[in-house]
Amino acid sequence: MKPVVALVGRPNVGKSTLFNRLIRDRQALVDDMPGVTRDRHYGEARWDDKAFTVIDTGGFLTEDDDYFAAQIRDQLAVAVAQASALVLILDGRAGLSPFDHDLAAMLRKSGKPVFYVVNKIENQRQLDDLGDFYDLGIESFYPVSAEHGIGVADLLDDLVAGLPDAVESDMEDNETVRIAIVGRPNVGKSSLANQLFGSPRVVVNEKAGTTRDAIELEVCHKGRRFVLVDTAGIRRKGKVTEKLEKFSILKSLKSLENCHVALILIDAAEGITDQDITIAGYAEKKGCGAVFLLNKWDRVDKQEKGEKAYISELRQMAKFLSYAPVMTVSALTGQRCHRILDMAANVYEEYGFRINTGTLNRIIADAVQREEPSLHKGRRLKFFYATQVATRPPCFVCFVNYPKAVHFSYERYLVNQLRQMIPLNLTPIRLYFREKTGRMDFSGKTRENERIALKKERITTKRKKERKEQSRRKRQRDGNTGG
Ligand SMILES: Nc1nc2c(ncn2[C@@H]2O[C@H](COP(=O)(O)OP(=O)(O)OP(=O)(O)O)[C@@H](O)[C@H]2O)c(=O)[nH]1
Ligand SMILES: Nc1nc2c(ncn2[C@@H]2O[C@H](COP(=O)(O)OP(=O)(O)OP(=O)(O)O)[C@@H](O)[C@H]2O)c(=O)[nH]1
Repeated sequence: MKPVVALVGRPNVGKSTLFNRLIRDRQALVDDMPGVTRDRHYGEARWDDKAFTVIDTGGFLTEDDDYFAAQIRDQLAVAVAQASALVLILDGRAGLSPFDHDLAAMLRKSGKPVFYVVNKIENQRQLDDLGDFYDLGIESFYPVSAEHGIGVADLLDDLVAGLPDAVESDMEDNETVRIAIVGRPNVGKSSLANQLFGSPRVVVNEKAGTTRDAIELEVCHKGRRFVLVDTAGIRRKGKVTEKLEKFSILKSLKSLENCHVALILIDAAEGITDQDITIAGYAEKKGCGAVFLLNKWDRVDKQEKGEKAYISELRQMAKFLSYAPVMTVSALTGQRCHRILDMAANVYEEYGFRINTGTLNRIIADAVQREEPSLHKGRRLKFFYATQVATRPPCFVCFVNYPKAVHFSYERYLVNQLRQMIPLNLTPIRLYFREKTGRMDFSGKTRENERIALKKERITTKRKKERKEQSRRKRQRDGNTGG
């Protein structure tokens, strides 16, 4: 576990900008609109060989009637409680606000070291004008420009000097499963993230589009580390006008790209919509593992339509994701939520599966023998050998004489054979065909023949190499004697 540094400050002071500078990434969403940082963001930073986690706390709104205020305040308390050091960011251009006094008082009460940062200072005149900030009752502060990086090094020197060292935990040794939570607006993505984490870390709101930005959360479940990326709802392209929303969709798609397993949430109470299927299609395209979660199950009238009917409708609509398991859950009541990470771990195991070449070739050879592919322009389609070229997802290449002649239905037959024989039921798998012109045809041959054929080819290649080397030496010798 690394020590945590929390960035705190009222909206628009530059928390996200500083956060990005510390983690050297465009992860947090920076915008002029106050309150853009609606939630905490986590990122990893390093300075002077000291690694620490930075939390960008949500914009802390002053208006009490704002729906978000109370929840974000709670989150701020959680962030402060987790942190080893606190950084209060003040706006050097806007000056002090009464709210800064409240925040400073609150942070001081925590008893943790507080670093006061006056941001947006880019010239001497601005620097000379900062006397008012001592009204906070502080002895010193760090004038910086988060945008241009001025003064940040001095802040970091002092900040890391007081931080405890990272403690290695067993959890970090395990491979991390990256999970993306995707779905239409309002299907319950944030609620689910809260369920899986057991504390209210994500702002939940009735209004569609609350989750503006992707955030990363970590959880350890049965000794395995999961990183969850709570993504913004993926909207239909035509409907998106707002700049922010566009940014969010890009991030959602990106999070699918970086994830191992996508949890595709569907609001079962509303029914399965085309948009849900479109989102599922994104997951399929990205080649990640997927779990369908029929959420809001508590609100479904099971008399009218039961689990079986829902699942068969979903299977019908999303045939392309036949390998994705389906679960009925309630992110609100927590019903069956404790099984979601178990399921994700199962998917992940298969997603990273590696088979040895011998077994793979045996499976393919048997399959080809059992059901021969149809002729290609009167000639036999020959399967030479197969190999697994990648995992996540498992990816296989078959070398054949006419790759383009492999019919789609035959490809599907082979994929199904692999799924049954390995077995791989929960992960996408990819099968490619490449051209190979050679004599090593094992279709119809026994395993022993196959082994002999492989050996023969190895010997032939070795002999060729030796002969080449001999003639090279001979040429060299002849050259030497000649000269
Ligand atoms: N001139 C100047 N502008 C800055 C600096 N840091 C941030 N800004 C600008 O201040 C505005 C707000 O910055 P953010 O980083 O989004 O602020 P925030 O505190 O995360 O805002 P919320 O999301 O509302 O909480 C943006 O327009 C930034 O470009 C700085 O060092 N100098
Ligand atoms: N009854 C019921 N309500 C739920 C469930 N899950 C979420 N909700 C409610 O649905 C609404 C939306 O939930 P959120 O978690 O904010 O949904 P989201 O997908 O993150 O929404 P966006 O941020 O708009 O994309 C809230 O009122 C939740 O309380 C559930 O399982 N059952």
